[in-house]
Amino acid sequence: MGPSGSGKSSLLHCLCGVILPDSGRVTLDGTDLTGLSEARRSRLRLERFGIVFQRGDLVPELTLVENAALPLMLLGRSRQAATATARELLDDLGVGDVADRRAGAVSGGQAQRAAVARALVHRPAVVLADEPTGSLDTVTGEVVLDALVGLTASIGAALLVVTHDHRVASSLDELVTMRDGALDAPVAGAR
Ligand SMILES: Nc1ncnc2c1ncn2[C@@H]1O[C@H](COP(=O)(O)OP(=O)(O)OP(=O)(O)O)[C@@H](O)[C@H]1O
Repeated sequence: MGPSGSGKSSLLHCLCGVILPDSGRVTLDGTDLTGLSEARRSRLRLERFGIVFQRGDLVPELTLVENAALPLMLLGRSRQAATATARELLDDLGVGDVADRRAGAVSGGQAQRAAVARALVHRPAVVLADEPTGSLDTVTGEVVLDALVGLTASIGAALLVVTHDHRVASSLDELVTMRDGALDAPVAGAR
């Protein structure tokens, strides 16, 4: 958490190698992302990270299942296998019944659950979420957050969430605040 402009989104972008930090390094399992070429950072991001944005950022012309299957297909899985895995995950998230609707034609909450599926379908090591419930009403936001937290835990991935919402922060293990582009000291046991 932190005030607007404190660097939260930039930190997420640095962590997954979209941008490079002005100073310091980002390492994942011993690999220094900041030392890799842009192409290798992109590949690592595809393989090891899942990312959820505030408005889901799905491809509106594709169905929910096609959107959710994309990371697996980009990683070389067949369309059939990728779609089957994505469909299972959409079922778990309670949106299996709208899996074949185009992303542009479903509700915000349904789209956001599909965005969670797309972020987790390839079992990434790290899931980054930037205001994942920011565009949703309270009840739908809770459903999406519970799914994000529960499924991330079930695949053993780390989850980092940027949020302005204290209720979201209180459902996570640890709260870190930012100010002027730097982390404040962690506050242990936010839950
Ligand atoms: N490459 C970088 N390396 C280090 N720090 C950076 C880098 N790019 C941006 N920053 C920091 O991030 C700040 C910009 O913050 P950012 O836009 O990420 O805010 P935010 O906290 O996500 O705000 P909002 O809640 O409005 O989205 C810059 O002022 C700078 O301190």
